[in-house]
Amino acid sequence: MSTGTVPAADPTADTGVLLSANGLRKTYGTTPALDGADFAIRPGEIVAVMGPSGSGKSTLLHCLAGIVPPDEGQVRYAGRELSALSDAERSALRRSDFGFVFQFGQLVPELTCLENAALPLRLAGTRRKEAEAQAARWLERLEVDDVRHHRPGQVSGGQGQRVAVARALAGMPRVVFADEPTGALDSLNGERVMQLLTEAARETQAAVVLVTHESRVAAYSDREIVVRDGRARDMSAMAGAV
Ligand SMILES: Nc1ncnc2c1ncn2[C@@H]1O[C@H](COP(=O)(O)OP(=O)(O)OP(=O)(O)O)[C@@H](O)[C@H]1O
Repeated sequence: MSTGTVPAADPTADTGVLLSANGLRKTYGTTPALDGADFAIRPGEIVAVMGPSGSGKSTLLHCLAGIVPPDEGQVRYAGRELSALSDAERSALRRSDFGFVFQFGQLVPELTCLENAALPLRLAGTRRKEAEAQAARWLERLEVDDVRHHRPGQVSGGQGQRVAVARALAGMPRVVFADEPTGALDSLNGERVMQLLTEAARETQAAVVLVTHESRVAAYSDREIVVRDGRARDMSAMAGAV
């Protein structure tokens, strides 16, 4: 997809790294939410961000996605430092290159499931017919094609979350940010959503940053970053260092 107003760049520069954090720190008032995060994510990698409640996982995800600016440190995506972009450029980048799945779907209640799944494509300028045709393929893939004309209020939690995953993937993002994507689902539905999300991400070579406190969900990842008291540790790097 086009990167909107952001100049095109080789997504992995020459380092093989798609997204990286260096010395990230963020404080809300006197609460240190993030107190040091350094790691790199490659294209197609599925990385679980784990840790107890309040440890800083969501803050880390929001900094990585350019939603929240860190107080210190840098986030680099495809060779570009996010803080060097204007707000409009960061928004364009989020629309073109990133997909999002949150705990409670956050679908637009007035739109049908099909219109919801097509929304990122429509916002990126794709014509309705083409956007909905692509979205319909993702709804089929996520096994919720039968509710395409329903509104979010008329579907189950599991169906709504699959629609949210279809919406995140329909724009062919290079990174999917998923914050507790199965947190509101029973274990069977949660497992299925994780299977479908990770299969689709592997196929499209999208990287996934998956915030979860459940090891059953983290088991779908390639590696884990553990956040404790705002400090993020890359467990695979530590294992390699031993
Ligand atoms: N917008 C905000 N304003 C003030 N404090 C915040 C804000 N967002 C997060 N915090 C605080 O920062 C710390 C880290 O929060 P964060 O939501 O990142 O943790 P988390 O690991 O994702 O938690 P959970 O698993 O419960 O969702 C917490 O102490 C939280 O209260």
